Amino acid sequence: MAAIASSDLSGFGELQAVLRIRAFRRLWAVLGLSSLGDWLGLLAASTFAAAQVKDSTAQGVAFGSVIAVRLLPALVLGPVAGVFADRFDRRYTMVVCDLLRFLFFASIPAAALVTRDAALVIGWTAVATFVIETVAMIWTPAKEASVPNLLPRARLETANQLTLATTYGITPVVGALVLIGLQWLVLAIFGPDEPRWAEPSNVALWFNALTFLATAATVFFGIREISGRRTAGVERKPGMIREFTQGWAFVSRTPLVRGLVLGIFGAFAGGGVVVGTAKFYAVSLSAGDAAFALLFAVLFLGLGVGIATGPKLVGALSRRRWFGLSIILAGGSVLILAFATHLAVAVGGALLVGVGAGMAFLSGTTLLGGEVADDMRGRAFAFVQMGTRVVLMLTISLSSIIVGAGGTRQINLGFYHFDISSTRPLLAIAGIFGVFAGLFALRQMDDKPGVPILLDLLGSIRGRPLSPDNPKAAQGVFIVFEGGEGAGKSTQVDRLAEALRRVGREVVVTHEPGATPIGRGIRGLLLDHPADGGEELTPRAEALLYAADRAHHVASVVRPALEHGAVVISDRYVDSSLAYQGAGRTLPVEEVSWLSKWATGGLKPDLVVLLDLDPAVGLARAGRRGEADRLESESLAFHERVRYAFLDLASADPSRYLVLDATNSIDALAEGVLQRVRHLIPEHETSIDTVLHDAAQVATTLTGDEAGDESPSDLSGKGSRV
Ligand SMILES: Nc1ncnc2c1ncn2[C@@H]1O[C@H](COP(=O)(O)OP(=O)(O)OP(=O)(O)O)[C@@H](O)[C@H]1O
Ligand SMILES: Cc1cn([C@H]2C[C@H](O)[C@@H](COP(=O)(O)O)O2)c(=O)[nH]c1=O
Repeated sequence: MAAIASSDLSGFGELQAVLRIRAFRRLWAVLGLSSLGDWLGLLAASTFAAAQVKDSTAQGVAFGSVIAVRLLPALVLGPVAGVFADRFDRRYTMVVCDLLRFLFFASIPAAALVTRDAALVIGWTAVATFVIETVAMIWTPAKEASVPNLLPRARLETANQLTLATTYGITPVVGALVLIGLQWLVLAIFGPDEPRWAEPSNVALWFNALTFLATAATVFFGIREISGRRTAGVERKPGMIREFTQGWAFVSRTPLVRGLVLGIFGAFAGGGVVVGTAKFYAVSLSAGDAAFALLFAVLFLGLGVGIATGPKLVGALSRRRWFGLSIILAGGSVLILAFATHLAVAVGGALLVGVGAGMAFLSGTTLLGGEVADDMRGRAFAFVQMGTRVVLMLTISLSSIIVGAGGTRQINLGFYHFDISSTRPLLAIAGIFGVFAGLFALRQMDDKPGVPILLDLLGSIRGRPLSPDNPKAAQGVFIVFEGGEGAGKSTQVDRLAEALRRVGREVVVTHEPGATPIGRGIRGLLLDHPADGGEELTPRAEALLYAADRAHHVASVVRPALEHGAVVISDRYVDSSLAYQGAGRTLPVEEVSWLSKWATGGLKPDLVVLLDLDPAVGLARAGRRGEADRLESESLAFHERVRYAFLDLASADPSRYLVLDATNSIDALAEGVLQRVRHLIPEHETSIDTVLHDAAQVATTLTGDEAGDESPSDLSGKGSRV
């Protein structure tokens, strides 16, 4: 999966970029209005029902039953709601839903004008609320599934930040203010004896109905882009029941969606337990209602912080990993709550629960929108919508019942006894469950297997996520020659290639920079002296150009050859960047290393032959070829830093390096290299031995010495460094 990472714009710039997209801007306005309607509806319909009766018990029942009726459709209709969103034109689906909501919201205060029978009015309020909620269950997946089609993928996360902030941050507050404003307006216009249709809760409901009429009109006339995603005609689609079962099968069989759904449910279950136990929990901290309110406020604050700052914090971390880690954070923080004995620790825990849940909510929504195909998206969203409501309802009610029944127990260990509130074990179980849900999600969805997750997280926070290692490409053998200027690399590359070809092995000889047509252009930029008055290449640009050459070289030459089974011999590779740009130019070596790792996808050589030579000698050798290029013209001190960087790299990973003293003769060096390479090519070991033997014979004939005078072990002359 390509991580859906935010761009380098500032947070505000990203919001502006998203809102510049006309269709999304309008949908966002619709969402704001519709969510305002939802919140107003929740407040107004329940206070309206309560206002129909006088005694307090009946008021409580009326209020509670309207709330319960709002949650019921999730159970009844949740599973099929997504089929509507996937099957029918989403724009028309949304428009019809909004018109129905307009009619049914308006019908609630209208019913009170028609009859004075309180039971009838409350009954109708409940029926209308049920229909409105049912319709919302269809509207929401249609809306959620439409958003990704209106935006470039890279903007989806910011769009989700905006919509979540609007739904859960802005509109509840605006809803409450509108309610207060309407009450004030009614009082100002009619005084205390307002007509029945203008009672404050009635006015709120009229207002609310109108918001849905406005959204229906906006979607119908203003966001035509939501329609027209279908290419196949309705007649080619399976029946509704089949679409429904396909949706379930998709959720249960697709690892990404399975991980997402279970992760989200786990997070909501943890959140439900926290909410359900919060009141008793505050008591177990020897704190009262104020602490209860504080914990709640902090939890919601954390939610907002997670949503608002999460993407910037984790940078380019894979969103799948971010999702799993966020759930683990939320679960782990519930565990902190379970063991907190001090209010300050509990407040910290609640904040982190909120941060984790907010980040999981954002990344989960973005992943669902960005990675689930359009024709399944409605069902996936509907499934999550239904599941989260059910999980939340069950966990809140069950945990409050359990905690209420469990009370506080005294544990007596003989030598020590203490009180333990049943909230604690329950929170601990919820926390452990949350952590496991996060781990499960990670297992199901991880898109960078083999890349250490914590290092990846740390790297991402610092702006450099790790790339998945693809260290070895299939069959081939990858050998690299490194060393300073004039050390004899090209000479030895040719000698080794010739020897291996002689034993029948396919060999690809290559080099950096400049082995490809594109690379040759880059090489010119890197090594040619700037024309008179020309610009000097800056160190970072130099590092990037070497990395660009490498990325292209690896992808178009090295990997294909290795996959073909060839022995690839390259004159220079990653270590040259570490030595020249890192030590030579004094750029931070780990940054240069990360850059190369990213460029190569982590491809490492099987063997690096380092030809070590005093730079003064090497530069003199190279100088015999002609005018020094841009890098050769660097100071001796620069080349000395390069030399010692190469040696350091070799001593840090001796098993992959062969360090040879490059003052030895060309033949002796070639023999030393071949001795080492024979182990890498076991299938040609015997033939290589024959080549080595023949070379020794020739040497003896020419010099009269015994073969092996310059045995490979003598070559380094610096044995301890090998
Ligand atoms: N072992 C050796 N002893 C003496 N001279 C050598 C030896 N190996 C190579 N040379 C000579 O040194 C010069 C540079 O050799 P070569 O081009 O192989 O080095 P290089 O490391 O590839 O250089 P550069 O990195 O600058 O391209 C050539 O003239 C070559 O013949
Ligand atoms: C790959 C690579 C090379 N360099 C430098 C090292 C040399 O000075 C030149 C290449 O010249 P050669 O004759 O082909 O050896 O480029 C570097 O600075 N960084 C690198 O990554």
